[in-house]
Amino acid sequence: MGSGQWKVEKRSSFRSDSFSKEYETVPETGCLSIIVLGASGDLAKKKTFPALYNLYRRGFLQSNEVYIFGYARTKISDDDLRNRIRGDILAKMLQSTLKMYQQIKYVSGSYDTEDGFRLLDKEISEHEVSKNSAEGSSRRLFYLALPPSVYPPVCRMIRKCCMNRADLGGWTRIVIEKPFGKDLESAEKLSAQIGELFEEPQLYRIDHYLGKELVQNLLVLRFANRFFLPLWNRDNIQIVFREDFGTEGRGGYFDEYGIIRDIIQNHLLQLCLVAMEKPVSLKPEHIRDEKVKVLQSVLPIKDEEVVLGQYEGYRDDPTVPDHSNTPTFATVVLRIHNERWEGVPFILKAGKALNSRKAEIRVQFKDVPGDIFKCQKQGRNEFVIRLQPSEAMYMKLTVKQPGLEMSTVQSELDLSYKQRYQGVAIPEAYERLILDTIRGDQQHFVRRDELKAAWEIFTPLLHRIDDGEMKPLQYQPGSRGPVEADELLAKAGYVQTHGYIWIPPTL
Ligand SMILES: NC(=O)C1=CN([C@@H]2O[C@H](COP(=O)(O)OP(=O)(O)OC[C@H]3O[C@@H](n4cnc5c(N)ncnc54)[C@H](OP(=O)(O)O)[C@@H]3O)[C@@H](O)[C@H]2O)C=CC1
Ligand SMILES: O=C1O[C@H](COP(=O)(O)O)[C@@H](O)[C@H](O)[C@H]1O
Repeated sequence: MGSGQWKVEKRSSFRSDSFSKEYETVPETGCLSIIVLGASGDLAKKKTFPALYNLYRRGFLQSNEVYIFGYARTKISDDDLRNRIRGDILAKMLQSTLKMYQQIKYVSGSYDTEDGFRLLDKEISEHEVSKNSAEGSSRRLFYLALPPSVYPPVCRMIRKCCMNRADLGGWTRIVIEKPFGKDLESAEKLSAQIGELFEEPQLYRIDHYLGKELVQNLLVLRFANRFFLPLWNRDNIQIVFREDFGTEGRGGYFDEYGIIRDIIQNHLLQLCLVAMEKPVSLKPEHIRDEKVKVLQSVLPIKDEEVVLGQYEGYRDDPTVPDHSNTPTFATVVLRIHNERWEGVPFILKAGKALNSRKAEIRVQFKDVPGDIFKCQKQGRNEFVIRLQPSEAMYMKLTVKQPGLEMSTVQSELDLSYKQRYQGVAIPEAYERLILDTIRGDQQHFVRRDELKAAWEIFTPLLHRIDDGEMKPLQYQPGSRGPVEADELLAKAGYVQTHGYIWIPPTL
């Protein structure tokens, strides 16, 4: 591929410093086609179309510029697709959204032959012509809401039949959903196949955790606040994902992947934003360089620092094999071999069918040396960043119990978003990430070398599980997971706080 061909992509990297003035002011105009491949599927219905709807409603997609195309094999009409989307999106449709529905077109075709993609290209071109868009100035965003097995043929077809000429400021971008492979080898193979067709600036590997409000806040929090700087190198860090429901009809998919591939290798590892060094600037490449560096510093995982679980009843799902060895729960301790993090355990924990739904980052500090208040029993200082539910950041600390006595109590400095930012609607992760794609900002997307580094960490462990060398322990649905996981946490130095009850702030 000639390097001069992607003029526009180069311009976007200049713009993609998210906080720069240029970014704010360079307009992205011109006809925009958003093509959702796999439009008949679950993700498209649950996430992609609602995100597009919200962007439209908030004015980020202009009716005079945007047209939305659905593509899949299922034979349905434009109206069928509109009704499917409408069913899920809001019964309370506003006048403005009706307009959006007129701008949705469905094309049916297969994923590996040219006919359907030629037809799709014809429809997109007709729309571009109707908008008087000069050839080469239009923008085409292909969103692959599809099983990864069809990414290579679909990318080949797009490359062959649906590319936009980029010589007048237009572009073609591809959004790919996880899972990006099943291990290092398959991920590298997939990357190579797609990499032959598209250059890295055209590829947006989406990990929706990177679109969550508090994940986006991590860099600001860490590098714009002086008082965190000296503290950010201890004492143990837990990154936790819990769901209070099981695989719910996705057992077939899940059993092929398991909790490490489904959640830990991607979503939780993205939170390496917590561990990376300060980037040179906010340019996406500078940030992604630092993420790669920290991932490459992770030492091989030791079997004794892993606890796997499978909830009782998981195998009752008819799509799950009777003797499945797939973990639905895992606690894994990562060790980062660099100056900042030597000796600090990073505990990644994820599980389905647990006692609550929560995702958070928890930094725990060791006991105060020479404590004159004898207050360790009340719990250690902790700084918690809660991604969901109810976004919040809070610091658990020891204070004097109000009153005449000199006694101590554990309390918190609390920044609960609902209370502090009343009336502010926090956008859905997918909305933000689709908008970033349109703007050409790759900061919150996974770069190819980052993906490789992530798979390098987990592949040996995954192969041992796949080969049956490591077995998940059974746990009760609705519990905390296997008790052995709590024992591992304790061994890693985490001290659980007992008796502390967080009281949600009221107005
Ligand atoms: N669903 C979710 O909550 C999430 C999904 N993802 C990822 O997003 C992508 C899409 O997920 P999801 O929508 O759930 O997937 P679906 O299983 O619903 O598949 C999407 C569409 O792809 C087509 N399809 C399904 N199976 C095959 C196949 N074997 N070969 C060719 N085409 C097929 C079907 O369309 P048709 O038959 O009409 O062509 C289907 O409607 C996946 O990569 C998934 O891992 C990521 C995060 C969450
Ligand atoms: O990617 C996935 O994420 C969801 C959890 O997403 P969240 O935004 O609701 O936290 C998880 O349920 C699913 O198994 C996984 O594939």
